[in-house]
Amino acid sequence: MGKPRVQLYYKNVTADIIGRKHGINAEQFQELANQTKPVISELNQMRESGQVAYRDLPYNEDYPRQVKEIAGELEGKYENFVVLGIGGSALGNIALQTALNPYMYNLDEKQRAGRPRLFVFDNVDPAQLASFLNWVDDKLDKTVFNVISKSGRTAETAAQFLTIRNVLLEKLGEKGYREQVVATTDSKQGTMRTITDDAGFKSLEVPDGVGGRWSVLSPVGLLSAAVCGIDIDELLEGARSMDERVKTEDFFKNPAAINAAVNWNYYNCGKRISVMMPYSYNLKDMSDWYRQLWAESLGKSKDLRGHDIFVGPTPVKALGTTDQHSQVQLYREGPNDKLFTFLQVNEFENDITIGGNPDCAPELGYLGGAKMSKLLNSEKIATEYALLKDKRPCMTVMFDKIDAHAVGEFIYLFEVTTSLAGLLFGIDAYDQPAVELGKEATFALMGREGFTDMAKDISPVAEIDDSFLI
Ligand SMILES: O=P(O)(O)OC[C@H]1O[C@](O)(CO)[C@@H](O)[C@@H]1O
Repeated sequence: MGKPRVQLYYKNVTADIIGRKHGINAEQFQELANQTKPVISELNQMRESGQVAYRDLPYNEDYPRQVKEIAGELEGKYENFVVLGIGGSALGNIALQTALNPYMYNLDEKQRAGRPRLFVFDNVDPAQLASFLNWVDDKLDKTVFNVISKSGRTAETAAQFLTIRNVLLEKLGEKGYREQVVATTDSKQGTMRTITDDAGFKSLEVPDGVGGRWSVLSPVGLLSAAVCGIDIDELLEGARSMDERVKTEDFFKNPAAINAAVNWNYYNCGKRISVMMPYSYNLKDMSDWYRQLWAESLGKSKDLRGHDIFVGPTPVKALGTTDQHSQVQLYREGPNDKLFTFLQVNEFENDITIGGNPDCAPELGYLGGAKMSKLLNSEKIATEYALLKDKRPCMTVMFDKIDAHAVGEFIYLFEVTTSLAGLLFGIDAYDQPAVELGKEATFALMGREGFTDMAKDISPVAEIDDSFLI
């Protein structure tokens, strides 16, 4: 195991820093260790018995090979790579791209170095898709679509796919349609598998037992990453090296255990909001990915025995320094009901020296000639300092630098944190039953066969009562 490139710093949740009322003292940490240790071993056993399939993704050799094969076949042929998916079938792709490719990737051919632009459509906003279709119209033969859906029945992804299918068939005929869609879906069953087999698309598998939000290290997240030049081997290597650290039953050496236990502790003490605040634009979409992972995994009404429990910390995303000028007033003076997790990068690959100040503005002299990374990281420390003055608990995930290895470490750290938190809360972290009702109500409102009763039930909500409309 090499030197860790991502580490968790948790001193600023201790009673020494924020006092006994809001901080965790040494005995409480020992108690948390005692409570978490059996949970780490339970998770290790669940993994041994094949119940936590995502844990083994970094070790699967077939997936990266298949992904590279398809990426190789597409290489040099296409200018645009478009992902159609939603939730776990999109958020990881977006997060990897923002983290590991430059900000101007899509707009700057030089920075793309011959690779296709990446677009991810994770919505059914007609204005958005229409604008894209308008733009892509004369570039359609240079555009490949990766439809990602495990179930194949998700209305958003299905609607996007059907729209694109029409456009491809109309403009490029059967051959274009067949060649310019890659499906990532269940290997055996489901609507998208049926369509894939029927049309003869190239396809990749969404692994069995791996739900959308746990799938970024499978072909779901790996194909768009590989096509856009991200080193997927390093990404998986990073996850493997984090695995060594998060499987240890030594609580104080296990960053996922400490992360989960601290979050669980604060939830139980009434701090039920968990804010993730990266001080790095590259990491900004990691908090979006984490938001789904945390919310769908931990927001549950039943415990493992089926009793009412209604738990779940609310994940909130923020961005430093942007949200200092939007949220920090609330974070400091509003209710002390949040745990803050900052993401900090120690070394930026591309740094900027801030320009010198004009003679007429000597008050800007402190900025002139300073490194912009120093300003960004100083603002992070300044915000943390200000929050700590008000006894707000803070942790930091420190990245040595942002590269595929570190991002793989980070992803795996938060996946295992979520699994351990699920066990501490005593809930099933792998289902999402509450999402189903909204999906079915959509079917009913769209007139899908078999949902007539539900449509009747929905009508009081669908009909606007004018007497309440002002
Ligand atoms: O890949 P699918 O089956 O289209 O599902 C997309 C997303 O919908 C959900 O089932 C519910 O939001 C997520 O868990 C999942 O990531």
